[in-house]
Amino acid sequence: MVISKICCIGAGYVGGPTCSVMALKCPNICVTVVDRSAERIAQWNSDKLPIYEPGLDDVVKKCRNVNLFFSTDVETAIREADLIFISVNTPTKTFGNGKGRAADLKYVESAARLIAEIAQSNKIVVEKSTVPVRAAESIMHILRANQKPGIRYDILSNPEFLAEGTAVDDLLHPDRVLIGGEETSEGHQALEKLSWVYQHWIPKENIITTNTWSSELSKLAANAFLAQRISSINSLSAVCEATGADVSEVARAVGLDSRIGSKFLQASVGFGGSCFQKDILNLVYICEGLNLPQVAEYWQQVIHMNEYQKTRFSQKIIECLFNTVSDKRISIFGFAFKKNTGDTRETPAITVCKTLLEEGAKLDIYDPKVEPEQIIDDLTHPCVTDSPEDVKKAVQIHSDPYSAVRGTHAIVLCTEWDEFIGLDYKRIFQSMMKPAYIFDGRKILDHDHLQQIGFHVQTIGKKLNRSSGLLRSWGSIPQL
Ligand SMILES: NC(=O)C1=CN([C@@H]2O[C@H](COP(=O)(O)OP(=O)(O)OC[C@H]3O[C@@H](n4cnc5c(N)ncnc54)[C@H](O)[C@@H]3O)[C@@H](O)[C@H]2O)C=CC1
Ligand SMILES: O=C(O)[C@H]1O[C@H](OP(=O)(O)OP(=O)(O)OC[C@H]2O[C@@H](n3ccc(=O)[nH]c3=O)[C@H](O)[C@@H]2O)[C@H](O)[C@@H](O)[C@@H]1O
Repeated sequence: MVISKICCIGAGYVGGPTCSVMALKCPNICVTVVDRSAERIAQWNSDKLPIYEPGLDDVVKKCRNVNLFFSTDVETAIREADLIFISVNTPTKTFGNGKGRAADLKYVESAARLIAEIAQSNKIVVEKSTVPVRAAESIMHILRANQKPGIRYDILSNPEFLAEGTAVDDLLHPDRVLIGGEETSEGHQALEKLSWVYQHWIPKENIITTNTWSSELSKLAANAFLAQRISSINSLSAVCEATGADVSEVARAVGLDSRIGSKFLQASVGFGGSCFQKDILNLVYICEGLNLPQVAEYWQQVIHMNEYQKTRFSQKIIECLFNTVSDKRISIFGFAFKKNTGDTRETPAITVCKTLLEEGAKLDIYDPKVEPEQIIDDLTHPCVTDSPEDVKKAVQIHSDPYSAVRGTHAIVLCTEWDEFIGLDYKRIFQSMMKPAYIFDGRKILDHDHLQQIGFHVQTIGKKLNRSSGLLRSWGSIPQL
């Protein structure tokens, strides 16, 4: 086959790991990942990669400067490549038409324009970023309107399904690879070439092909379905707390139905991450544009439920702490949006911290992988506070969980890091104010053990017996 050089525009959470694994598995292909951020590229070329992802260091070390390159020289990489991945960010628009809902495609467009300007030979351009349905059409317009004589562009959609924290494994063993292309013989040939790249390590039957629009929509649909499951179980967690049912038992009983399946039924403080909310909002926006308000409303509810869950959990903390957290020290365990990543985009911890800060609490935050500057950046963002200096005074970041709990009234567990399970909670209990509370927003701790030590424990989707009698019970419903 003819693909010998690949360029990836965008060295982020997707571009970096995807191309690293591709380089590992395709030693005959030279893969160059480019980014306009010189800082990010310098990190990819250093010993401390810009993202924490289990197993990624080893893959990068094996291939970097062999057949994997990280560079800011976008032009050369585009010029030399046979195939170009566009893997830039597609955030929710923060202004103008579609503000707060539509995907902002300005980075995709600028990448397409750059390709159009620089390319001197045929290119297969692959949409790796998550985009609205028919975005490939816009890329095609830009490329073809600027086409130099004798140059041919083929556009493919190849959405990425990796999850952070398991990216390397997901890339090595994906459930499927999806490639969408034009239904023409040239489109088919381009599709076969990309398929050939993946076939270096993925069985052909796991590489599925569709038309371009189905591929684009499937990515939004997959994220919407996954998020919907979380919102569904989270909605039931409220019913459990009010009735005495246990959401873990319900999830198990429901998930054992092979038609339903057991994955993604872990009730939590709410889902976070850069994509679920963004992609559902995008889907909602598309539906509204297509004059399908009922469909839009249906998916919007998944987001509403997630907001409800985050708020519910935050309010529960305040109610249990005698309805006031003013000047109380509260420890936050975990700030990342899930374990095994240092990513904080849309993390539910931000909502929890915001609510507690607004109520006058002092926060002691510990996360094993999130950089302290990132936490301060997130909590001083204009969406969180209009007085960043006050936030800086109220927040202390710790590099060790035991120092984060000294003299605090409560621990709020926001991320399911494994290390939180094995901590010495007797020691922790001794160093805390009494009564000592734990709010387990991830349902990972041994609640019986904690209660035996003397903690007051609250969690999601289960009413625990020994919560303070003084308190209004959270989520209580009228007696039946
Ligand atoms: N983060 C994730 O786990 C997943 C993300 N996605 C999708 O993949 C896309 C990328 O996401 P992330 O990697 O998380 O974003 P990111 O923000 O980590 O990385 C994007 C990178 O693109 C660079 N960039 C933007 N415009 C550029 C240009 N014109 N030239 C050169 N570099 C440019 C930025 O500097 C940034 O480093 C998004 O559409 C996202 O929805 C899909 C699956 C998983
Ligand atoms: O498009 C994307 O960006 C990616 O979004 C998700 O991946 P990611 O957000 O990295 O992580 P998930 O494991 O899906 O978790 C998302 C959030 O849901 C939460 N979650 C997950 C599962 C669950 O049962 N309960 C639950 O609360 C997690 O803690 C986390 O906050 C999808 O799983 C990926 O397939 C997709 O490629």
